[in-house]
Amino acid sequence: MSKPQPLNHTREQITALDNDLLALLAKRRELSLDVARSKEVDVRPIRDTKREKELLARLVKQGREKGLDAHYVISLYQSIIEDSVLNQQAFLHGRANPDTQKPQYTAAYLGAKGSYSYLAATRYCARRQVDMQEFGCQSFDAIIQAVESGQADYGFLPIENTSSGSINEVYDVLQHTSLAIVGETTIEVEHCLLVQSGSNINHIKTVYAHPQPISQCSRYLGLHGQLKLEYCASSAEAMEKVKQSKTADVAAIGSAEGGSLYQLEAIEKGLANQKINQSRFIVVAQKSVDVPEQLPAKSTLIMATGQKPGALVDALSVLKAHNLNMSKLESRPIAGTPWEEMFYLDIEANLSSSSMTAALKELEKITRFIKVLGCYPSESVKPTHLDHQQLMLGSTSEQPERLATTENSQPLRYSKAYKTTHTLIKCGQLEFNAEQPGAIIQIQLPIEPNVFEQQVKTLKESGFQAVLLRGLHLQQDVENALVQFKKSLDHFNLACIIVIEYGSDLTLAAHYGDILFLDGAQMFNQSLLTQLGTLLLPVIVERNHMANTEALLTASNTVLSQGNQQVILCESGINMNTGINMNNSEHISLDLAGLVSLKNATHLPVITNPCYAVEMTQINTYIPAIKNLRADGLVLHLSQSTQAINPDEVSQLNDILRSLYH
Ligand SMILES: C=C(O[C@@H]1C=C(C(=O)O)C=C[C@H]1O)C(=O)O
Repeated sequence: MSKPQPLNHTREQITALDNDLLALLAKRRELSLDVARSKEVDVRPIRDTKREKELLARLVKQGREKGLDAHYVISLYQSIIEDSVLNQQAFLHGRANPDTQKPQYTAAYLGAKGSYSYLAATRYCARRQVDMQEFGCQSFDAIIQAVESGQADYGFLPIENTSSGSINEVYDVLQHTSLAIVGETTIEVEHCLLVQSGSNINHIKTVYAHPQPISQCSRYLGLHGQLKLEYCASSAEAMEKVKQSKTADVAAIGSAEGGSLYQLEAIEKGLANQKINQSRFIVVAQKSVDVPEQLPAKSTLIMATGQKPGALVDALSVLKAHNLNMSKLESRPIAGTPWEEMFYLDIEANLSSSSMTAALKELEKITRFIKVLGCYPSESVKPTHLDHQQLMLGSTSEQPERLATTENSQPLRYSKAYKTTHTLIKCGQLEFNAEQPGAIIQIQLPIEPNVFEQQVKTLKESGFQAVLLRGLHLQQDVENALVQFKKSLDHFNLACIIVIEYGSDLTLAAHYGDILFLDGAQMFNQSLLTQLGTLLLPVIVERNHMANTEALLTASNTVLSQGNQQVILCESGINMNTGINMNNSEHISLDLAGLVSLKNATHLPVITNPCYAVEMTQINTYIPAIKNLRADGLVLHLSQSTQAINPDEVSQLNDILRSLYH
């Protein structure tokens, strides 16, 4: 074996390469600012996810040829792109607000050098290539005061943290200030245990920290119950105390970066309860700013609606009507007016957009108080991902859009990436659950209420937990009949599911049904899907016989995205008529593969209705497969509705349910 070259020599080579890499990264940054200049002229959006996907796919392919792992390449470039996007945003924002362009900003932040607020301020100024004049403050009020009096240009206030949530005191100071929010910045907060060099965890008796890190690290501190906690006004003060301490039995909670400013050593890292621990800061200044339309913008409002019932809902409906997305809603008490709340809203829109202007006008009419705190560039850059095929082939051309994500690569609501646990839906004794699948029987209307009652009694004895009523439009005196049907169903403790075949069925169905069932023929009806999404009742969406499973999932997403989280999917088979045999008659086939792919794709319950595809006498042979594939429920059809169920049919139904439950 040949002798490797001396370690020093190899390290020198690595150092030289790292220098080259940094120089290249700096060059790339400069070029991305040239891109921003072109986008300023063409008024193009900063973000171009198509370009990012192409770039990632090509780099993954080239990286693979050089032996580099795809995930490694992607995560490196996600950070590079995030930096590039944020730099371009800062550049264009500066261009649109020339009076903010100065060689130096005085930044007011909480605590001293090394506090998280200090790190956020440093990051903000560095991104804008301006020097930072430090203005450490003892409280949030002092920060506001420093900016209001003109001693500081900008104030940095932490507004929320991924572990401990919203920071109430900051919302409270915002109620009374004349300052405007002009920016936001998010920093990664990695809490560490910082000690004087040479000390170790066994020596530590006292921990100094600000209350926020203490709450964000509650789990770690709970496991080390012997540690005495001492609250400090900021993380910087905690670090200073440890630095000044004569004994080595004290520690501070803070960032490794901050600790190094106090010559402290980080002996334990990642103390926060949440793995990803980030704090978002807002930046306040005396004068509000304009956000060019190419930048993703956020507007923050505060409003008081008065104590009328439903007043907040009315206000939020205004946003919905103008298609405005609210990314945050907070409420805080109003000092001096008990039981009244001030609401804080972050809206993902530019204040100068027509939808925002119109919504504000309407809100002014229905609120007691409303004020815009500011409009500023949104700094949340969602990373672009590649789907499996793009990763494998290294190309994005002619690839279908990744199904389970939206344009911004957010997982879709039905997907397991969005929610990892199965959605449990229960209604009386009916439960959608693969261990004990729900048993539902369809009764075709019209039916005489007294025949209905007899049938329901038999069906209850067979073990069904719900009755599905189909054909509302065929029933005479339908409302009266529904009252009686519902009475019988309640008497036997059976859930009432009503099929919606026409838009006009919705009102009655929503009034009398415990669960609504959207007929497959209406699966593409966006208006009905949207209306179902606003209800508080569970909704079953049936797959159209001509539609693929993706289309069914997309339909469910429409319902979910309106707020209704109780959505169930129903696989009722597909039309196998290919058109080749010129035979127009429907041939529906039970799509077991569809059932598998639905169960794999979603956290929502999936039920199956084999009755369009399989003769009643044959259904029993499918039950083991249906159980194995973990269907959460089964729908069967009753053959007729003019008289009591005949004994043969009763015994068939009993057999089916017996094999379902044994
Ligand atoms: C640099 C650009 O702007 C953004 C940043 C990109 C990058 O850093 O590679 C790519 C696409 C855009 O989202 C560009 O449009 O080329």
